[in-house]
Amino acid sequence: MEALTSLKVPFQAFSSSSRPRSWITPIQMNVSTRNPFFSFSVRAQVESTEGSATIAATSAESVVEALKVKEWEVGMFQDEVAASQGIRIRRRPPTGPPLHYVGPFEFRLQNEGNTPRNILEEIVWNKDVEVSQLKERKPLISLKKDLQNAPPRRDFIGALRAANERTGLPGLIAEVKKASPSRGVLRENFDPVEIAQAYERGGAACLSVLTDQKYFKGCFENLELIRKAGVKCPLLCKEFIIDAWQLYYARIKGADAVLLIAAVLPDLDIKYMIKICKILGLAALVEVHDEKEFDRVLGIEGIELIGINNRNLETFEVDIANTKKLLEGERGKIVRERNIIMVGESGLFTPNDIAYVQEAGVKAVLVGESIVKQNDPGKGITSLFGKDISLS
Ligand SMILES: O=P(O)(O)OC[C@@H](O)[C@@H](O)c1c[nH]c2ccccc12
Repeated sequence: MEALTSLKVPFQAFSSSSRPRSWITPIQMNVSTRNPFFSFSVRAQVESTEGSATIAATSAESVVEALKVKEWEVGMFQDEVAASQGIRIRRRPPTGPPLHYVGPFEFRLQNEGNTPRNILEEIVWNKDVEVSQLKERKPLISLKKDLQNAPPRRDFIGALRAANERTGLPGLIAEVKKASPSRGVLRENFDPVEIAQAYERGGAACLSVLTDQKYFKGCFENLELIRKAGVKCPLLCKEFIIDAWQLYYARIKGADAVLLIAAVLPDLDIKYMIKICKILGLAALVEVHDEKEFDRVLGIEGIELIGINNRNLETFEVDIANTKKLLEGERGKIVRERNIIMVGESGLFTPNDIAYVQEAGVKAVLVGESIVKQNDPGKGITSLFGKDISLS
């Protein structure tokens, strides 16, 4: 009995990677002496990264099945909490991982739910797998050790404010982006350092560097290369963050700011991640797309930077009037009172577009496509603003 109570059984059936998400600790086990294999009952404590629960079962197989059901329930519960906040994106497939991750003991309650409902959900499901694999290779404890060797931090929000004061125009976060799911490849001969340096010369206040590989053809190496090349603009790590582990990773790779997407993260996650960002000295750009997300985010303390994405990440529709709509009335007032910097994101191509979102109340803009596509991305900035905003 003693040996059994200390036994921890890694359980992987619902885990989308080789990293176990749960462990079973038997609490009470009755084994028939004649046939221990087939007659057995157990009460066990299940611990997982999502919480813990007690399960009861009468055979080895049913322990495994009961645990699978429990994990499924926990996942459902997480999604229910998110849904109660109006979040439509589910964190991972409701009935288990996609087919190619299926292990020999996989079982399915049903299969229909395993198809992502839209591109954002698909990205998040893939990110869940990717992050669990990365975490396995580099657990948080080793990341924390690497923190002391991280590049020095730069003041992301300060740089945006300074640019806004210097030019009288929204401070520019210029995006280093090779491709996107909505637009395909934006630039064939893509040299991230060259683009970053051209942006800096062109007057960008900060840079945003896509690090997602699968959908945006980005990588963390780009972030490191740009930082090592001596670019002084603070850097936003443009990633789909679903786990606090990624915040540490971004900081170590040289990020000064991270993106938190309200369409993906429940309030509690945002609150928790903002706290960790403060500890790490990272600025958090919290992104919203509609009124409901905006109201949730305004309800969270300590937020200094909010982005309004004009692109709906579920349908790819872009409408810059979204920035205006969300900043009208009471919400705009709250933002001004709290001195929150608003960032107009996506779909900005002309000086008129810039003037339009500035009029709506933004003090910064996040621009990718219209400038990254230009032969000289620095000149792209000049045409975007209708004037030279470089320091020279
Ligand atoms: O290329 P555009 O339309 O100028 O958009 C830039 C940026 O706003 C967009 O890349 C973006 C905004 N929020 C995101 C979240 C994930 C990935 C990408 C994004």
